[in-house]
Amino acid sequence: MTELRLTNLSKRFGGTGDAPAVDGLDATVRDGEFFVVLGPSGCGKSTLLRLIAGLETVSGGEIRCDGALWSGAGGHLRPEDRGVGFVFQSYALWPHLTVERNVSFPAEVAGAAPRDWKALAAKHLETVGLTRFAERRPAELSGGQRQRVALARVLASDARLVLMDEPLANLDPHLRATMEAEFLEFHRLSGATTVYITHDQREAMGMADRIAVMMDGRFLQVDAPETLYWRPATAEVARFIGRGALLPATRRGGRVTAEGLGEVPARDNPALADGFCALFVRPEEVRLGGDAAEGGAEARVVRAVYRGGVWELTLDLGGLRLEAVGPARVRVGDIVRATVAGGWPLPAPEGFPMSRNAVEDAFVPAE
Ligand SMILES: Nc1ncnc2c1ncn2[C@@H]1O[C@H](COP(=O)(O)OP(=O)(O)OP(=O)(O)O)[C@@H](O)[C@H]1O
Repeated sequence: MTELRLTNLSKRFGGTGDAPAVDGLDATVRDGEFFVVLGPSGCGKSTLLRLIAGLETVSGGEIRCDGALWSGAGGHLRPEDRGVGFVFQSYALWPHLTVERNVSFPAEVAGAAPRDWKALAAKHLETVGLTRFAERRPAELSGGQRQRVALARVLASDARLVLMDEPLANLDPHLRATMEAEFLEFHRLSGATTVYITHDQREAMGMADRIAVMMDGRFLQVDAPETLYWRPATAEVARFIGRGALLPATRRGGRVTAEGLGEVPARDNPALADGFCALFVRPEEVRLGGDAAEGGAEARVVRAVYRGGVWELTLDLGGLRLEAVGPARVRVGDIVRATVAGGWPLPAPEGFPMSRNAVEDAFVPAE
């Protein structure tokens, strides 16, 4: 059992005028969970991981593992006493040691007999498919192979809590996809509670049991990937995850009317009060084609990008900007029929809509 509990956790570097790097975080990472912290550069992800590892002291709040205090006003457990495994973007392998000894080194240091640590290394190198590389040095391996050595080392250390800091960031896209599967297999095998940080939402969506969306040192929402995608808590989270559009709308008794579109079959958001709101529409909720009887309207294509199998579109529907996705070839300037066939009403963010026709409120995340 390894449950990690963060309570009002804060870390402030430098003077009191500086914004905290971690700012009053509350979260529980459940036993055996693959917990992904997703956020933009500088939001405090690495600092959070270093706090959990014990490499930084906390400025406020507490970290507890299975109830035992790791960091807080009551004390600071040394990193080496936390029994945590690490996998970093930079591999962090010992360059002068062979692959075998990189894997077995923690066991050697712990005093295991050579026969035992050799067997341990052999077992885990086999698990990650590197048996024939045992005598090589890290410099003689590819990036993916080096990450496998790091995984084998964590398996050999039998850590119950594993911290991973953007471990796939240095790998090319093809290898990343393969390694994602290997990391999940590693997680299944080890059963270790894992905290994995990334700024890559595709990676987060594909790997996480739950994702914490982190911004400015805080968690905005902690939920399963599907929940974050279809039921973001705020417009800020909605904007951060995937593509979509925010339309000015009104909710009354569970029914949602979007300005210029009439009533829309939106999913009900029980957390939302009646009144003015922002209707969040994913590309998959914009139906293309059909006829006037189905309630659609004519829209002009203002952006069309082929994504292999599908076209990613931005549409202008009577002044409303919508994000859509379609299977057939389309060109900028084409007129298509579009129907808003769903949506998720959210509290209107401050200053929303930015303009009367909401054109600025559609968004495509940077890639
Ligand atoms: N040792 C330090 N001294 C002072 N400020 C620091 C220190 N480490 C981090 N910071 C600051 O804390 C904030 C969060 O940094 P952190 O490295 O945790 O972000 P991050 O989300 O991991 O970013 P990235 O994805 O770019 O690595 C930043 O403003 C950073 O400048």
